[in-house]
Amino acid sequence: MIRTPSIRSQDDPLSIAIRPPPTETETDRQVRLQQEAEARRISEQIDEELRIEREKLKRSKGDVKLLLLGQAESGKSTLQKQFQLMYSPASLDSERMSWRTVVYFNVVRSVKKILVTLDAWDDIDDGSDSQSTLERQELSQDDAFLVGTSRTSFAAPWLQALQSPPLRICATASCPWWNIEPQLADRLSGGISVSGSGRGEVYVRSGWQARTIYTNTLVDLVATMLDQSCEDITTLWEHPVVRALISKRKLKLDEWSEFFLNNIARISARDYIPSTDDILHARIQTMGVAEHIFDVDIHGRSVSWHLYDVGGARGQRHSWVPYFDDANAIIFVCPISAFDQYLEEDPRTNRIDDSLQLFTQICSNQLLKKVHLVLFLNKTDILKKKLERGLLVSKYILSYGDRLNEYESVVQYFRSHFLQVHRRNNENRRVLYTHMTNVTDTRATQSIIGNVRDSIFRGYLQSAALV
Ligand SMILES: Nc1nc2c(ncn2[C@@H]2O[C@H](COP(=O)(O)OP(=O)(O)OP(=O)(O)O)[C@@H](O)[C@H]2O)c(=O)[nH]1
Ligand SMILES: [Mg+2]
Repeated sequence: MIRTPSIRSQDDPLSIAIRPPPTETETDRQVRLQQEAEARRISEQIDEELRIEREKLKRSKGDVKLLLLGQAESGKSTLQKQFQLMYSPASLDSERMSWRTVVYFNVVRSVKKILVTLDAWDDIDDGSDSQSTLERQELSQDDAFLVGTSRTSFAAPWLQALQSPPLRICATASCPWWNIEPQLADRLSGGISVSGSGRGEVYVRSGWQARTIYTNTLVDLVATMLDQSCEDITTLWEHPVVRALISKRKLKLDEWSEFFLNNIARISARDYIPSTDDILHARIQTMGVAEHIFDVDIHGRSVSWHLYDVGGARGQRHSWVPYFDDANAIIFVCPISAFDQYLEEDPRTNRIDDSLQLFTQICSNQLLKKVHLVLFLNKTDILKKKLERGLLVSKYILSYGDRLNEYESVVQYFRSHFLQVHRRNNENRRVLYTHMTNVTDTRATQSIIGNVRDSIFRGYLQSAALV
């Protein structure tokens, strides 16, 4: 019987090398042929996968890639939600219920912070003027029920005296108020904790919504607890002592606490469904990089936009770099209201300083030299409120000197610093588009997104024409 090598010709050196031995039996031959057929199948499968990958890459080369960069809490994820609301509202709707857990977490954490601060109040040297002494007496007589919890004791003697009558703000003995916060945090993060994240922040990876969309015993328990404690929380939130501590800056709540506590009656209703405004105010930290894809129609043409929402804390910034290579545009978000705040990760660094340093790194990065650059000076609403309350910029930013402590003047001052950083790192003469924003304001933000989309798209078409 003539045996032909099954793959290549007789003269091919490779064929000679892999030629079956002359002693090959019929059984051996069958096994060999089977193995060769299997090898061919795998090889063809790999070729097909490579072809699909190449196709995908070719197609995605025509997509717009937009990075949202900036420090933690600057408003990147909120801006991403505005894009989602504009270009994929159904997807925001489908994850609406998963935001309930985040809102509950934000509320529980805010109430706990108030209680802890009240507890420590006696230890705080607040100059104890006669008004605050009076307020303390008022609180101890009228609102004893509010401050009690199932915690074994309070450090402050004036609060220790208040542990009876029964403690209404704590829902049940089996699930005390104090333990709920870490449990909700665990549910949201899926048990992942990030070292050096300060204040026990909760980080979530992209896709976390799937884990929290369905209600469970814990979420039900919190809903019951809020339902039962709604009046107490309102009384606590509106109490003159709490107001006084806030205005004297002895009680520093998270920025979003006010929004949720002002809406506590609606949020504690048993049939609560988060509104779009609630979702925009809900706070949870991004871990790594989350990609969101939208089809954007522009001038009768549909283009896929890939939005990359990154974690802004210092420990997260290393994960940005792989996305620099083929980015078309960056929106850099700076919370311009943060002149009196310091980084969680490094309490010695002023947050405006950190933003400027970060912006310098972005402007000078060689991989990003040709990228379309947009700057959002964000949280202008919070800046206005701080200035109205009389907070002095020059107390925190010494170089501000004796300039007017007014909105326009402050904005222009910070803006000029960003423009200067950009000018110093602008060999390519690219334009920097700047917007003053409050990205929780849907109408204003969507109009800005429209402008940004047009300018990015113009640049994109120009570069596509050059390729
Ligand atoms: N009032 C007000 N709140 C804002 C504004 N922008 C963002 N926020 C709130 O600030 C908080 C933080 O915003 P995020 O969008 O989560 O911040 P981020 O930049 O994604 O933060 P990381 O994921 O940690 O990097 C949220 O509670 C937002 O609702 C704004 O312009 N005004
Ligand atoms: Mg985020």
